[in-house]
Amino acid sequence: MSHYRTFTAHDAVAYAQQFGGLADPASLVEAQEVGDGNLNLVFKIFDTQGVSRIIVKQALPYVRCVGESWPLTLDRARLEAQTLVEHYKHCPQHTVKIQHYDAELAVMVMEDLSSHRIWRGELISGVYYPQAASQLGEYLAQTLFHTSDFYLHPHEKKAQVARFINPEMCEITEDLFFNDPYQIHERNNYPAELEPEVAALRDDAQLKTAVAALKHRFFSHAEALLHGDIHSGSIFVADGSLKAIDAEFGYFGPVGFDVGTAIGNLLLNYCGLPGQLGIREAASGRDQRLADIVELWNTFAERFQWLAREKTRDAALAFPGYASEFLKKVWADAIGFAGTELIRRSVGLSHVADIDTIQDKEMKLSCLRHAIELGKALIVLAPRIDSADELVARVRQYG
Ligand SMILES: Nc1ncnc2c1ncn2[C@@H]1O[C@H](COP(=O)(O)OP(=O)(O)O)[C@@H](O)[C@H]1O
Ligand SMILES: CSC[C@H]1O[C@H](OP(=O)(O)O)[C@H](O)[C@@H]1O
Repeated sequence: MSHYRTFTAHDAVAYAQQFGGLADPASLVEAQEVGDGNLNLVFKIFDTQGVSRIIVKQALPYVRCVGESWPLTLDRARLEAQTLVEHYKHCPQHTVKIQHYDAELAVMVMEDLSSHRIWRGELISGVYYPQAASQLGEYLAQTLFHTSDFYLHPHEKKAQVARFINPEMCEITEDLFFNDPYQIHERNNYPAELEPEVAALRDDAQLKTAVAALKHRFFSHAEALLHGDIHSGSIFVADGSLKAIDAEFGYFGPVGFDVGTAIGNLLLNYCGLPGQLGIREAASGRDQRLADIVELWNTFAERFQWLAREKTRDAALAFPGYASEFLKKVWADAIGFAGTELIRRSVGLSHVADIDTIQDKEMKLSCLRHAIELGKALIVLAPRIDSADELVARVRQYG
């Protein structure tokens, strides 16, 4: 019989006292539920001084932002905790530390990052973290290289692929990224004024063929243990520090999906900035975002190549020049996946604050149109955009 029950604040405090690993557990006295994501409960646990000390996160048996009409596996808590534990092994400096997790209660206790801020909010407000892009590139290189066939023994790799089979969460991505925006679907969510642009997505055969190829890669290319949803709302930043959280979509998939999700979210911020900061103020923020994308990719590619040179264990994959061939494919995939993120966050179920919180209606429509057009261009042109500089030039071409 399952012991699952949905935690109250009182339960969360008791749980943190027992499993938080703190030297003074009795000082934990209060909890506040602060979850602002689409899926789960997140409790901050405070001590007698009112300081938040540790986090308790619990999966609900349904999608939080929709309600009980959309049931969802509790196993996502295991997948999130195990993905973060695995990533922490390879990149502790940029991964939240999981203290404890319990599969039956679908709950985990983790490091409190209240000293940090969610990167998305900072990007929207124009607060710049000069090291964040390269730190994210480092996180992606370390976690993806060390969970790939370059590094893992073939038996270990296959065992890991099996351990991280994540069909229900992958199905959400498969539907939300690659199906819904390109068909009439009740989950889609966009202003009526955008109907012509959205209808054009449904009628574009070249686009839908390219999206099918991306979905096919998402289905079938078990290249590395992905975070699976590495958007700027799943990243905490502080001066000189960056930490990834929220990895319940983790599974073995194409490396370009994580890189593309990260790039896509920087581009969503690029599209929304005029609505957030005003057209004049946005210009330098936009230049910064493009520089961030170049920095992210350059750091990722350099670090991955370095790791491949120094630590590849497979004799064939170690052949000089192979890693750089692999990275060319990762780059093309990443541009395509970034395009799908731009489109699904503009017309699909789940939007981003970078554009959603724009007050002026006309400005918001213009930013959404921009994101859709840029997304389409990236998906179709991905095979021809062969460098980060070429990407920057293409993005500027679209406004
Ligand atoms: N380790 C943490 N430290 C501090 N706050 C956190 C931590 N993890 C999550 N949060 C807070 O909870 C919110 C939701 O967490 P998230 O993991 O994104 O939930 P979901 O899985 O529902 O998307 C975050 O935006 C952040 O405000
Ligand atoms: C029905 S889940 C929609 C959407 O929510 C997830 O994001 P988060 O957990 O960070 O809120 C993920 O991006 C899913 O595609």
